[in-house]
Amino acid sequence: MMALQGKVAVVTGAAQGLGKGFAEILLQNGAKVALLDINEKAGKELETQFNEAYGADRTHFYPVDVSSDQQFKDAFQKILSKFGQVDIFCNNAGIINEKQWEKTVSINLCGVVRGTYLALEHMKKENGGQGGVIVNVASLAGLGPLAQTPIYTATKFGVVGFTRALALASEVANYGVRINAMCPAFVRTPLIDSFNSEEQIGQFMGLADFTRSLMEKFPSLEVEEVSKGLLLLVKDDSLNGACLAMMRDGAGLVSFPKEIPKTPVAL
Ligand SMILES: NC(=O)C1=CN([C@@H]2O[C@H](COP(=O)(O)OP(=O)(O)OC[C@H]3O[C@@H](n4cnc5c(N)ncnc54)[C@H](O)[C@@H]3O)[C@@H](O)[C@H]2O)C=CC1
Ligand SMILES: CCCCCC(=O)/C=C/C=C\C/C=C\C/C=C\CCCC(=O)O
Repeated sequence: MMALQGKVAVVTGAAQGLGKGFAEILLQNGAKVALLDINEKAGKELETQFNEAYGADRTHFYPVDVSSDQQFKDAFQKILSKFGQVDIFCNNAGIINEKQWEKTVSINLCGVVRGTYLALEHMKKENGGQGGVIVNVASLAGLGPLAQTPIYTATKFGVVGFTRALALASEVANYGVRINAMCPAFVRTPLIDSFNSEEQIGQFMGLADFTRSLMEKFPSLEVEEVSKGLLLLVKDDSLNGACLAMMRDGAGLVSFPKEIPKTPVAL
């Protein structure tokens, strides 16, 4: 089990919702945490709140839009200057916007790739790094389709595929870095109201009742429950390439078939 005392973590999309919960559970377990978010006001307020609650200089906020390569790289350098190292990197920032779908891809998938590659370059043993762990936040919509949000679903399938491929690369090439994904069902955060917003859902607004019925099948999780899942993926040294599915009635590591299950067809 990885002990978090003295470790340095980075969490994107940390100003509210799941990111805030992830940052807090890492602080409670002894890590220092760099908070990254596009929302400067909420991020700075959270930095003050966390430093008061967990000790001065345990947290620092960096304004970063994860769709900007430059902002991400600059912040990473500043984090290294302040904290000296990065051991844990959680790519959590994500949006739902089916109308501005290229923006959604740039944040939800490309943002995860940007963060992961920055962390990997620093952590990789072949670069003189100390190893570490990366956790990418996907969704249950990264394992099965959410009809109202095809682009969001595509980005989350992308996050799961990227995480699994890179975890295998890490194992084969011995990077010394573990890479895992989280796949929670609905969680009680501001994001969950998106299904009711024409601005975010656009042409798929007519499917709102379908999402509502899915929400009855998968009742909402609380941020604190999902945060315990993050801690598991960070601490358990045996987990690499793991996808943790989380629902109200329980969590479990997803088993992916080694052979693709298929029904033969005549061609
Ligand atoms: N709430 C839910 O039901 C579920 C959420 N997720 C995923 O969890 C992650 C976090 O979602 P929530 O906390 O629910 O959302 P949220 O909307 O409550 O919080 C997202 C945070 O990300 C920040 N953010 C947005 N765009 C950004 C950008 N370009 N750069 C940096 N920060 C940015 C926002 O300012 C906000 O602080 C997302 O990746 C989401 O897809 C996964 C499954 C379920
Ligand atoms: C519109 C609000 C979106 C909230 C964000 C989010 O990512 C929520 C996802 C919740 C559920 C995922 C949707 C579809 C999953 C479909 C099938 C999975 C089957 C899993 C199983 O039955 O074991």
